[in-house]
Amino acid sequence: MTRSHDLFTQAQKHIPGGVNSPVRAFKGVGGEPVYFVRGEGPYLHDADGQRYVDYVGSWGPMILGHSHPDVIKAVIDTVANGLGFGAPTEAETTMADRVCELVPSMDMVRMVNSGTEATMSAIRLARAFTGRDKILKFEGCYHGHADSLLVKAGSGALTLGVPTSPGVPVALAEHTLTVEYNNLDQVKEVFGHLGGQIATIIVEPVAGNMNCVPPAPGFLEGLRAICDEYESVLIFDEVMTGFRVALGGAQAHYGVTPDLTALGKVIGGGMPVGAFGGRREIMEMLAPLGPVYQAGTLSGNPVAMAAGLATLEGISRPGFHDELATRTRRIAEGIVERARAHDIPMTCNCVGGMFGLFFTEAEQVGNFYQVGQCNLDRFRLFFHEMLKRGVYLAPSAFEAGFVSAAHDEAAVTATLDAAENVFSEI
Ligand SMILES: Cc1ncc(COP(=O)(O)O)c(C=O)c1O
Ligand SMILES: NCC(=O)CCC(=O)O
Repeated sequence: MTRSHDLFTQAQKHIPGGVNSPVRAFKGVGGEPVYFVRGEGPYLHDADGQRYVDYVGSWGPMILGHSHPDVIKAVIDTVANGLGFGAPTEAETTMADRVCELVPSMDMVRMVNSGTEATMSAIRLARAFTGRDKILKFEGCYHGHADSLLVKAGSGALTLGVPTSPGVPVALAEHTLTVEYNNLDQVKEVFGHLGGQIATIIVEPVAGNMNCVPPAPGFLEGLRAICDEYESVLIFDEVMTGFRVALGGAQAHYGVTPDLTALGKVIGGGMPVGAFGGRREIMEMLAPLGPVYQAGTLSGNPVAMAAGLATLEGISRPGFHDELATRTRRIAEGIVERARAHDIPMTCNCVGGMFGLFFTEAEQVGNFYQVGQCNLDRFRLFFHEMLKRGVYLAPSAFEAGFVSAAHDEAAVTATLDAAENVFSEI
């Protein structure tokens, strides 16, 4: 009996499933969630006094590590002046300038409160701009929980076995076309039939919600070319990859330019923030300039802007992303090496500060089908054994892992030692 167990029991009385987001519920690995009370650098501390090296990073935002002093100070300084005014503040302009500077495909940007709002609004805009209703997404990609996007979705929807959620009107789901990630031929085929009706292709430029699956060479370039040919809008959902796989996001890393970009996670530094933006002629369709409605009581909240700006400042140091990528690779490849040394077949994918671990004999994992072919039972066992040894991985085989700049030598060594210990015992 632990404090976490007691807290989870109490939580289930008035919170569905005891959690405010399904991915926290440990359904994908069994057992009960850990309740945390404090985060510090690469570590989380739970309600029972245990410390863990954290590879969830609040599902992505904590790229500088937990409780980074500059971020905390920015928040405290801002809070002293009030929590928000429902009127513009200078910090929003500073944020917009900064984002458009870091992500050159974005001429204009609007702040929202979550990644879901960002993708939902970007799609509305793409539909309005093209005058078309259909959208194309990829199986296993997750773009938040807006109705149009909860079709063959990844992340918690996949973990819980409801990739297409009940409650999404059939008439709406019909407009969402889904094809296999990294399969350009399927995209071409669908466009061959329906190209003139497709408003947008929305894609995670590195898939991070079916574990971590990078784009195959030429895939993103191919999507760009198809969108150009059919005059559809290309949306990169960089909620996860933005500011993480490179300072300019996946679009900078792979050198492919979308029309619209959705952002979240890192841009809020741990506060509830999202953003979407892109080509001026599309963005100028937004109210109050244009007819496409989109709004938010708390959008651009000054405290959230302060946390986000401090985080963007922290990651703008030259060399930041190269160091993060090197560290990420060392951790993921270090785990794989240790597994193989004990004859446990395993492979990994790494892009920037994102990684995926796969228990499989395959050399490469490049799409949703291949992720599903991995040994999920072994992942569950590995997850719990690592947890016992003080390493907190995402509680699902369908989620990417995140490394922060705070994952120092001690945290890396503790992780690799724990993995060695687990593989020598399972
Ligand atoms: C790629 C991607 N898009 C959109 C979302 C939705 O963001 P949020 O959970 O902030 O609504 C997420 C994560 O949840 C994501 O990983
Ligand atoms: N990959 C999953 C997420 O990024 C979101 C977390 C959540 O839905 O709580």
